[in-house]
Amino acid sequence: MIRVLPIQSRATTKESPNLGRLIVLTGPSGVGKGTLMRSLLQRHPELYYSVSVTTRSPRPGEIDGKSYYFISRTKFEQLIPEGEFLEWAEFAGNYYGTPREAVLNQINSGKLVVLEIELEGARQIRASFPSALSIFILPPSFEELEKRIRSRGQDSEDAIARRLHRAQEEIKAADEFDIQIVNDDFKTALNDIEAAVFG
Ligand SMILES: Nc1nc2c(ncn2[C@@H]2O[C@H](COP(=O)(O)OP(=O)(O)O)[C@@H](O)[C@H]2O)c(=O)[nH]1
Ligand SMILES: Nc1ncnc2c1ncn2[C@@H]1O[C@H](COP(=O)(O)OP(=O)(O)O)[C@@H](O)[C@H]1O
Repeated sequence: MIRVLPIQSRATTKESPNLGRLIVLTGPSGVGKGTLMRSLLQRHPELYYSVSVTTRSPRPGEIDGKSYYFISRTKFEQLIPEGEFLEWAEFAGNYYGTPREAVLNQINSGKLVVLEIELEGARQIRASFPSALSIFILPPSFEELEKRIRSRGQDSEDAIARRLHRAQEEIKAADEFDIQIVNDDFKTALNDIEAAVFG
C-alpha cells in the first residue's frame, strides 16, 4: 500500500540558488546500498544522511536514532495522516518512511541530502522532486545478490525470501532512474557514486 503525500515541489524550491538537493540511492535489498552509503558519508561528512523511521525490529548492533528510528506500527500509522513523512512505503512486511521536516530543513539550508530507500519511495520522491538525482544500484548477478543477503546473516529465512522476491521486480525498474551503477567491485562503485554526486 503506497500513498503519495502532498509535499513541497522542486518546482518552487528551484527558484533560490542557495537551495540544496536531494540524492536518492535505491536498489534491491542486499546489493550494498547501506555499505556504500556509509563509505560515502565517511568520505563526505558534509552530506546529510536522512535517518528513516521503520516498524522493523532492530538488528543486532543497530542503534535507535542512528540506523533508524524504530517505532510501532500503530505509531507509524498515526504519523502518516499527520504528514510526518516525505514518502513512505511498506516493504517485506514493515513500514519505512522519510521524516519530512528534517529533510526539507536541510535542503532549504543548502545541504545535499541523501536518502537510501526502496523502489516505491524512490518513485514518490522522483515524482515530487523532479530534479532530485536518482541512482539505482544493481548487483553483478541475482546469484551474487542472494549470496550477499545470506552472508550478511541478519535476516530470517522468511525475510530473505521476501527480499529476493521483491528484488526481481525492483531490478526491472532500474532504467527509470538517472544513473545505474553495478556494485561489483566495491571501490569502483563507490567512485562512480561519488562522480555522480559531485562530478
Ligand atoms: N521507502 C522507503 N524505503 C526505505 C526507507 N528506509 C529504508 N528503506 C528501504 O527499505 C528496504 C529494507 O531496509 P532494511 O530492512 O534495512 O533491509 P536491508 O536493505 O536489506 O538492509 C531497503 O530497500 C531500504 O533502502 C524509507 O525511509 N523509505
Ligand atoms: N561490492 C561488494 N562486493 C561484495 N560484497 C559486498 C559488496 N558491497 C556490499 N557487500 C556486502 O553485501 C552485504 C549486503 O550489503 P548491505 O550494504 O547491507 O546491502 P543493502 O543496504 O543494499 O541491503 C554486506 O554483507 C556487505 O558487506
